[in-house]
Amino acid sequence: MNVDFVEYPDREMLALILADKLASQLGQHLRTNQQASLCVPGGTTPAPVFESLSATDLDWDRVTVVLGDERWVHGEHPRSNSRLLRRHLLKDEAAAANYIDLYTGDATPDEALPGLCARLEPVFPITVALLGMGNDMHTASLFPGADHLAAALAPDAPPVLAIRAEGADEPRITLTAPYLRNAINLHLLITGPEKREAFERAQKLDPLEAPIRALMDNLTVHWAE
Ligand SMILES: O=C(O)[C@H](O)[C@@H](O)[C@H](O)[C@H](O)COP(=O)(O)O
Repeated sequence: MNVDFVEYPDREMLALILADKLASQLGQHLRTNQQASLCVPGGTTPAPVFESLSATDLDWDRVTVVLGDERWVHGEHPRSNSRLLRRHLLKDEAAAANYIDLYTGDATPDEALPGLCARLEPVFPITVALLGMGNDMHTASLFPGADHLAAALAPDAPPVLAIRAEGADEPRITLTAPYLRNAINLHLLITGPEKREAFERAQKLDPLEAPIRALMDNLTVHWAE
């Protein structure tokens, strides 16, 4: 386990400094590579980071953005993570980024898997991955108790899997642990005392109980009250 825990004075500072860090890691990669990839979480926490990142001057047309997971709802649904990205990240400077939408419009996420595996191939290894985490210690859609959790944590997992879990309101699609873990730069964004406590607890648990534990090999955690 190799975790670097960074504590910020407040959420605003966290968003500004973290966005700057993510952009500089992408920029550094683009100095010696034609393309970079950025994997981001959905949920309620990352919007301020996205706002700051979207205004950053970067060769966005050489960056491919992908979500770590998507809820299986159409792109205008209030729970769609793509909708969140279009509103807060894929605009201003970052409007030039290439975006791979995990929601394909197929009736179920299972049907989308073969096509997505092929489309996602160029994004690996992910240059910069930002993760979120729930109080139940899930990350992306790797939920404790999920139907395909063991398969999604396995070292030979495919890049994406369909997930159904009690803690998730709808079927999901998720990048799997080995593909997230393999990111060149791996970050976790959490706020508030409950998530800090959950993260600390997860360090002592098995990934099947606390899936975030599977991603703690080379992880920088960004936290503010
Ligand atoms: O689609 C999702 O729900 C996610 O990508 C998920 O992994 C999220 O990052 C955590 O659930 C934290 O969510 P909050 O930021 O809303 O607490």
